[in-house]
Amino acid sequence: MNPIISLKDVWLKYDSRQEWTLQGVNITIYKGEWITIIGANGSGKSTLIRLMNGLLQPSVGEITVCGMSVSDPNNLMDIRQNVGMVFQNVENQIVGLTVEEDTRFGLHNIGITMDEVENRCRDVWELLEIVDKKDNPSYCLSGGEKQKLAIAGILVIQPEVIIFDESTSMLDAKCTQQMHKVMYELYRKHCTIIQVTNDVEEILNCSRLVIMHKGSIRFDGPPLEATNESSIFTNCCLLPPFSVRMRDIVANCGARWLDLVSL
Ligand SMILES: Nc1ncnc2c1ncn2[C@@H]1O[C@H](COP(=O)(O)OP(=O)(O)OP(=O)(O)O)[C@@H](O)[C@H]1O
Repeated sequence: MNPIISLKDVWLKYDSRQEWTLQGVNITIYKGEWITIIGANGSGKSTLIRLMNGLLQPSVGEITVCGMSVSDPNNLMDIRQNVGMVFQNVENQIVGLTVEEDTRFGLHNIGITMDEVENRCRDVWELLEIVDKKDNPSYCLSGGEKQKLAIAGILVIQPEVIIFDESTSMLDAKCTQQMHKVMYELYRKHCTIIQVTNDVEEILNCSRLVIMHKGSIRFDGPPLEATNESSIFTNCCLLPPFSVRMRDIVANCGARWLDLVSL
């Protein structure tokens, strides 16, 4: 498998701070993975993903994206075409006056035909279930619809990797579920997904879980491996998912979990 993003012994210190924010991070991400990154507030999740599309540069270490070094300024345009980022605050990402105008915005000057522009827009509107909103003014959309529009603007560019930075934190349960459905569809189509979340319940969807604590990676593996050992979460100041907490409570009360789940 070819690595799509690779960080080798990456350290980062913000100019205004004494201490290291990231400390010796090593991670290789492969095409088609769905990675969920969790960690307590301030553990370094946003810093880590901003390094992955060149928004930040490491103080020490090497980062390559699709074989290109992020340290070479000549690569940054290409890297950002390959790694799309959906931020928590989507207001700043919406630039077009209508849904249609905003979706098309990133397609100017990338050398594709008008037919291709139409096709790509229609495909993402259908995937996100916003075809009927295409003529609506973007400022009149609900929070969830704005989130979808921000995602549409990234999807039409067809990046290799999409990073969702706490993109569901402002959504209600129904919109969150829709967002998971979209992520799953993208994953099925072999897009590489990196999702940052503070909601531990969201980890069960992914193919690989990364847990950050105090600027370093403390767990990197299948989510089920983490849920087998709840101290992996508690050692990183996180509550384990609800199902894991229930299992542990039942086990501590002397009942056998397997007996209960087979009821
Ligand atoms: N631009 C900056 N300048 C100085 N310090 C920063 C900057 N951005 C983040 N930090 C600090 O770096 C640390 C890690 O922040 P980061 O945003 O990466 O954590 P996080 O895990 O994403 O947190 P949260 O879950 O609260 O969003 C925090 O202590 C934060 O205060």
